Amino acid sequence: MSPAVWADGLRKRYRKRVAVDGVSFTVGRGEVLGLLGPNGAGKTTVIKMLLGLVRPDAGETMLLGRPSREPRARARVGYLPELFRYQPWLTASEVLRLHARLAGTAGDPGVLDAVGLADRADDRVGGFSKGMQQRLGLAVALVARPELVVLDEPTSALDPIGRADVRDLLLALRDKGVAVLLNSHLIGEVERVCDRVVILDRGRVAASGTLPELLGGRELRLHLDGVAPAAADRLGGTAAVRDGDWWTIALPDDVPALVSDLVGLGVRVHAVEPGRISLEDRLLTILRGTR
Ligand SMILES: Nc1ncnc2c1ncn2[C@@H]1O[C@H](COP(=O)(O)OP(=O)(O)OP(=O)(O)O)[C@@H](O)[C@H]1O
Repeated sequence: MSPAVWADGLRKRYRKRVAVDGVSFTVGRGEVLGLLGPNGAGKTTVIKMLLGLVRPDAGETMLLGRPSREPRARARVGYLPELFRYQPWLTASEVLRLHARLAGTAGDPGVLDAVGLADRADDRVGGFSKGMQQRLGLAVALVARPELVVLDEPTSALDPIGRADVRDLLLALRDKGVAVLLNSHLIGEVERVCDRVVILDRGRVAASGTLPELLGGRELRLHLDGVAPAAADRLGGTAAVRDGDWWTIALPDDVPALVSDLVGLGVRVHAVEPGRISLEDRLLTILRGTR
C-alpha cells in the first residue's frame, strides 16, 4: 500500500526568504509522525504544500497514493489548520454537517462525543471558548472518516485534560490504521504519541527517525558505590557524569565486561540501565549542533 504521505525535495521561497529547502519524508499508514522545529522552521509551509494550499517551487507530494493537487487525494484527508475560525452563528453540529457535505460524506455522528463536545452540539460556535473551538476543529478534521489526519498545533489552547483526551484520540486513530501528521511545540506530547519524528530547522530536515533511534541506547546509567579513582577511570574519567551514586556514561560496546571490571575494582553495582534522554534534550542538542 502506498504511504499516507510522500514528500520529495520540497522547496519554497517567499521573495528572498527560503522557507523550505529540500524536505523529503514519508508517513506510513497508521503511523503517527511528529513534525518538530523552532518558530519559522518551515513546518506550516510544509503542511500547506502537502495539502495543496501553497504551491511548492520544487518537489513532489503524494497523499494516499495520489498527487496532492488532485481533489480526490484530499477527500480522504482531515486537516486542522493552525489558525481557523468557524462561522460564529452556526451551532457545532451545523459546522460538522457543513464540512461533511463539503467532503461529500454522511459524516461520522460520533465525532462530537469523541472530542468531548456532545453536550454543546446545539450551541452556537461564537460562544465557544478557545479550547472548545479547538476541539470542534478536531471534530471537523475527523468528521469525514479520513485515512490521514494533518493536525497543525491541535492542543495549543487545550487544558491538560483536553491534551490527554487528544492523545487518546490520536492513539485510537492509529489503532484504526489512520495516519497522523502532527505539528506541535509540545514536545512531551510528541514524545508520548509519535512513532517517528522529523525535526526541521531553517527549512531543512535536521534529523529524523523513530523515538528509539533518536533517543535510546546511547547512554548507560549505573547505580554504584565504592568507586575508587581506578574505577572512575574505567567509567570514562571526566567523560562520565556523576549525580550522587548514579553515573551516566556513553554506552560501551561490552556492558558485561564493564560490570565485571568494576566489580573487580571493588565497586558494588546496584543497577545498570539504559539511559534514555528526553526528546527535549535531544531536540536542543540537534538544533544547537546545526547552528
Ligand atoms: N505567506 C508568507 N509570506 C512570506 N513569508 C512567509 C509566509 N509564510 C511563511 N513565511 C516565512 O516562511 C518561514 C517558515 O514559516 P512557517 O510558518 O512555515 O514556520 P513554522 O515552522 O510553522 O513556524 P511556527 O512554529 O512559528 O508556526 C518563516 O520565515 C516565515 O516568515
